[in-house]
Formats: sequence, C-alpha cells, structure tokens
Amino acid sequence: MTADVTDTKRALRAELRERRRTRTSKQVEEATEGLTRNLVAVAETYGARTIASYLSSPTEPNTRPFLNWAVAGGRRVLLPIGRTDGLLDWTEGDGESETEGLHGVPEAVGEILGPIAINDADLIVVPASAVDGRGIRMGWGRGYFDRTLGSMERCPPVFALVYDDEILDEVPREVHDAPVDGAVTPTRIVRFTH
Ligand SMILES: Nc1nc2c(c(=O)[nH]1)N(C=O)[C@@H](CNc1ccc(C(=O)N[C@@H](CCC(=O)O)C(=O)O)cc1)CN2
Ligand SMILES: Nc1ncnc2c1ncn2[C@@H]1O[C@H](COP(=O)(O)OP(=O)(O)OP(=O)(O)O)[C@@H](O)[C@H]1O
Repeated sequence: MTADVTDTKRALRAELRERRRTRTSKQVEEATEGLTRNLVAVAETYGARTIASYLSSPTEPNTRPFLNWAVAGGRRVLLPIGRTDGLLDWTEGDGESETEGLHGVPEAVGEILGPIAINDADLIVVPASAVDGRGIRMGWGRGYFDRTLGSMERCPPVFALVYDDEILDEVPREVHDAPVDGAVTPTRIVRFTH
C-alpha cells in the first residue's frame, strides 16, 4: 500500500475518532431510536434469519436494541471475537454475557465458532469510521472486516453503521477495500451502486 493512502487514512481516522469521543451520551442516545428502526427495516427487507453484527462500545452507534430485537424474534445473531492473527472468530449472541475483547471493545461470551461461521449470515452489519458515496468503507485500521469480507465466497448484503456526518464525499481506497452495499445512519438507509 502506498504511504500516502496510509497517512491520509490515519489522519482521517484520528479526526473521526475524536468526533465520536466528543459526542455526548445524550446525542448517542437520541440517535439510537432512528438507527434501530433503520437496521430493523434492512433486516426485514432481506428476511435475514442469521445476522452478523457486533456489540457496540459506548462511543459507537448503539447496536444493542437492534440485537435484542433480532434475538427476541428468534433470529440467529453472530458476534465477532478479535483474534491476534487478524481474523475474527464468531459466537452466537444471546444478549446476556459479555466481556472486554482484545482492543477494549465489548465482546460476547459463548461457544467459539471459527471465522467461517460468518458464511451463514444473510446480512452483515459492520462497524466503520466512515463510508463514501461509492460504498468505500474505512474501519479502525486493523483490517479485520476487510479480511473477513474478502475471504467470503458468496457475500450477503453488507451494511456499515455510521453517524450521518460519517458519510463522506470520498474515503481513500486501497485494493483490499471491498465496497459495502449500504449504510445505515440514525436518519437514513443508503444503498450504493457499484
Ligand atoms: N464494537 C466493535 N466491535 C468490534 C469492532 C469494532 O470496530 N467495534 N471491530 C472492528 O474491527 C473488531 C475488533 N477490532 C477493533 C479494532 C480497533 C478498534 C479501535 O481502534 N477502536 C477505536 C475506537 C472506536 C470507537 O470506540 O468509536 C479506538 O480504540 O480508538 C476497535 C475494535 C471486532 N469487534
Ligand atoms: N484482505 C486483507 N488481507 C490481508 N491484509 C489486509 C486485508 N485487508 C486489510 N489488510 C491489512 O489490514 C491493515 C488495515 O487495513 P485498513 O486500513 O483498510 O483497515 P480498516 O478498513 O480500517 O479496517 P477494518 O477492516 O478492521 O475495519 C492494513 O495493514 C492492510 O494491509
């Protein structure tokens, strides 16, 4: 990868991270209702029975009401566990037990399913620091989801969960960055064409 893109991404991530840190818990709370409604609408559109998502940290858009809705409706929810080799294991979330994972983010506790468990998903909701109008997504710089999505044979719809001001005009793209199909924000469901 070129030094240019790496540096640009790093600087942009730092800015986006800072913006998330300065969002008040009241703002995060106010965003939750809309983004939950939008996530539910996306899951219903695809009739998703197995959903891969993640447990949000306090600064991230809140995934928990959506996960609770999915579990209550008898859907299978797969939640990621970061591995030191850069891959993600998965476990079935029941919304009950959690612990702090490798990078300080919450992780579900349960039977460890290997990286290929993601192949069962009918819908994948991924974390992101930003996406652009082409669906190019930037994460938090560890490549977990790039690697995970890049390894899938048949990829179901992938939606990034971001705040409205994290949909940018342009996100720097590298070869391994596969575009996502859409983004969910507190006010919008955006679909990208590529
Ligand atoms: N909630 C959550 N779970 C997740 C991720 C994630 O981004 N969020 N991951 C995604 O790959 C994987 C774990 N890897 C991670 C890698 C880096 C950072 C990270 O650098 N986070 C920022 C803070 C982001 C925020 O809280 O808004 C940081 O530490 O500054 C987090 C998780 C799997 N589970
Ligand atoms: N498919 C892949 N195979 C191997 N390495 C990869 C792959 N995708 C990304 N990487 C590596 O992971 C690191 C982070 O990549 P990048 O900056 O694109 O992360 P990101 O989009 O923020 O991460 P994430 O996917 O975790 O949200 C880079 O060093 C990159 O080379």
